[in-house]
Parts: sequence; C-alpha cells; structure tokens
Amino acid sequence: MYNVREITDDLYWVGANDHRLALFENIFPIPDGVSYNSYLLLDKQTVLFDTVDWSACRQLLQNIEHVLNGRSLDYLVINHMEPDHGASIEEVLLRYPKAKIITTEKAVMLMHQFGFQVDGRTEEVKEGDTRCFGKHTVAFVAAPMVHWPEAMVTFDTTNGALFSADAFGSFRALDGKMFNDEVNFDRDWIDEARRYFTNIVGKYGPFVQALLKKAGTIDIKIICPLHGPVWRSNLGYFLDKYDKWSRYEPEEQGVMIVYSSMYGNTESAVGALATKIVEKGMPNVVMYDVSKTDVSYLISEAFRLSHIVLASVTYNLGIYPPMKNFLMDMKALNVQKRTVALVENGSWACKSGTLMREFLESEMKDMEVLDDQLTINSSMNENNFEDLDALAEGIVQSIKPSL
Ligand SMILES: Cc1cc2nc3c(=O)[nH]c(=O)nc-3n(C[C@H](O)[C@H](O)[C@H](O)COP(=O)(O)O)c2cc1C
Repeated sequence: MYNVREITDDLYWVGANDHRLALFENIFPIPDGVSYNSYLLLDKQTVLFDTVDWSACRQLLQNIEHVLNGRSLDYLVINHMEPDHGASIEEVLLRYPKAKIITTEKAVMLMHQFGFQVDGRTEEVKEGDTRCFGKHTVAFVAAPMVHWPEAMVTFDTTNGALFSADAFGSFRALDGKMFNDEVNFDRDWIDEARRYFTNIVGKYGPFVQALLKKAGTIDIKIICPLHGPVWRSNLGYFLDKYDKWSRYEPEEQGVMIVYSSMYGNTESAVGALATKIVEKGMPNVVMYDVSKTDVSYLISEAFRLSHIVLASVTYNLGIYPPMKNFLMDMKALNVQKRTVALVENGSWACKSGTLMREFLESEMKDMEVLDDQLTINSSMNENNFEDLDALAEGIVQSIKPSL
C-alpha cells in the first residue's frame, strides 16, 4: 500500500519508515526507528531525489508508482550514495528504463563499486551546475564529507527547497508526521537528532561548517533531509544547533558524570559528587553508567554539555575497558573544548586517573582537565570528603564565569 505526503506544490515524500532495524549502520541503537526519505518532483520532467534502503525498496516503488500516476520517471538525482539511500537505485532504473541518474563523478564510481549496472544511465554534475526540469531549476552544491566524500546537496531555486542529503537528518521514524511543525522537536526529537549528527557526522565539523557557509548564501525555505522531518519553519533553530555541534561548542552549561563501577563504590562516590555539585548551585547534572549506556548516547551528551566528569575503576593496571572505549570514541569523533574532572578508584595500584589524564591531554584537542582529582582506594571514607568537596567546588567554579 502506498504511503506518501505532499511536501509542497509538485513535490512529494515517497520514502519509508523502518521500525525493524535494531542497529543503524549495525552500530547505533534506534529504539524509535528511522525514516529513509526520498522525494519525487512532478514537473515537465519527473525527478526522484535519492532512494531508500534495500529493506524499504518495495514501499518506495509503490509510492513512486502512485505519485507518478502513469507518468514515466525521467531523472534520479542522487545526492548521497550510502546504501541506506542508494541501495534501491538499480531497482528504480529497472522499473523506469528511460530514467537517467544525475549525480557526482565520485558517486558514479561508488555505484560501480557497489555493483550497480548504470552504464549509459548517468549524467555527472559538479558544484555550481544547474538543471531545469520545466518550472523548477535546481543547483548542485558539493558537500564533501557530510558525511561521505561524494555527497552533494541540491537546491531548488524555484521553491527554495534544499535536498540536504544526510545533513539536518535525525533518527526516529516519522509515522505520518512529516514536518517539524507537526512534532514537538525540542521535546521529542532533538536528542535523537543530536545523537544522529554527533555520532555520524560529528567527526567532520569543519566540512559541515563549509556547507553552512554555502547555505548562508541561498534563500532556503524548506529543508528536505534524508532522515527525519522536513523543515518548513523555524529553520534558524536547527541551523543554530548544527552550527554549535560542528564548532564543538556545548549547547548548555552542565555536568555529565560518566562512571564505571564493578561493585558500586565508584558509583556511590560520584552520586555524592553529583549532590555536592547541585548543592553548590549547578542543578544541570546527569549521570551515566558507562557499562550499560550505549556509547552513542554518551557521545551525544558530551556534545550537549560543557563539563564531563570521568570516574573509572582501575582494571589490570589500566582504564576500565568500557571507559577506555568512550575515551577512544570521543577522540575519534573530535570531541573538544570541554572541561573534564577525574575520579579514580583502585584497590592496590590506582592508575586510572593518571591514565585518563594522559589520554585527554595528549590524545585529544582542547580538553581542560581540572587539577583537582578524587582518588579512592576501594571505597570512599572520611579522608576523601575534603577532596570530593574540592572537586565539586572546582567544577562549579569553572562553570560560574560563563553562566
Ligand atoms: C579484573 C580486575 C582487575 C583489577 N585491577 C586492578 C588494578 O590493576 N589496580 C587496582 O588498584 N585495582 C584493581 N582492581 C580492583 C578494582 O579496581 C577495585 O576493587 C575498585 O576499587 C572497585 O570499585 P567499584 O566498587 O566501584 O567497582 C581490579 C579488579 C578486577 C576485578
């Protein structure tokens, strides 16, 4: 059964929702699903903007057939060749034998690598090229590394629609709600939008900045991303989030406490630390057990908040493995410009604090590690109270100037 939405005059969403997939890219949990967005323009010529994941191909084909209503498909504009958008290209070409692909040279190379039979069916475009389909003229804008090297975005100069590829996307299935004004984005979507951006494109902040600069020169009225809602109002809200995330600036002053604890003593200590921080005037504190929180959520929170407390037990003279994994992931995704406080625990050779400090200072960029550090030997006792208080004070003092 077809399931489509009109986006604006001549333009239809013909994508699909996916509630079955457990792990996006086989890494990231998506408990609320995801949408694969594809858009069909009915002009003098008909144009499909991107396709969907292979698992949603049948739905896409039913949707296209319904919207075309007997017309043929003339063009596929492929902005991004990642298989969650490109996997259905070949099937669309088979169904519509006259359709031609408009895309970048690199995307054509990737189509060949993925084994698609596209010979004689492609027309390559580059930055600044335009195409007129009748009433609508589109311009192609290179968007390398947002988030693959071949990526481009396409701007419809007639109606101001930007087909933004993976930029401005989000996890979560749409389930009928198509536009940002049909959802409470700031309540229900922002965390998943942030988790999507930070884990998937977070590493490529400077490339996103380059795209935002180009976007600033065109009059965008609608943003049509490849995942999540279409933006047709309040674009500044999301553009501002993207600007902050891609500059690695925190959204909020606040403290994220990430702890590892096998027997509960480190957990108990950071619980007391959280209380002290709140008592001293900073209520924006969140706590995460690194062992049972998927690292994608931790990354998202590290982008959101200004301060991070890392509390780790010592494990075979090293950092507890899930905590090490979080550190490695923060490094890989370029997390920077954060203030970090450390708590270490060990029963005979306490090393985790020193090792975390070394990692933060030598392997990561622009991480300010507070000198005050709390060292626990097995469990907190009276002797630790002074250090705990000093650490809480140091954290709150480092926040206050920018409050
Ligand atoms: C496999 C294993 C390896 C450990 N290695 C060390 C170590 O190298 N140095 C140390 O001081 N403590 C080591 N410990 C002890 C714990 O780090 C320690 O008991 C910790 O204080 C417990 O804190 P928790 O109650 O928060 O889990 C190890 C514990 C386990 C289970």
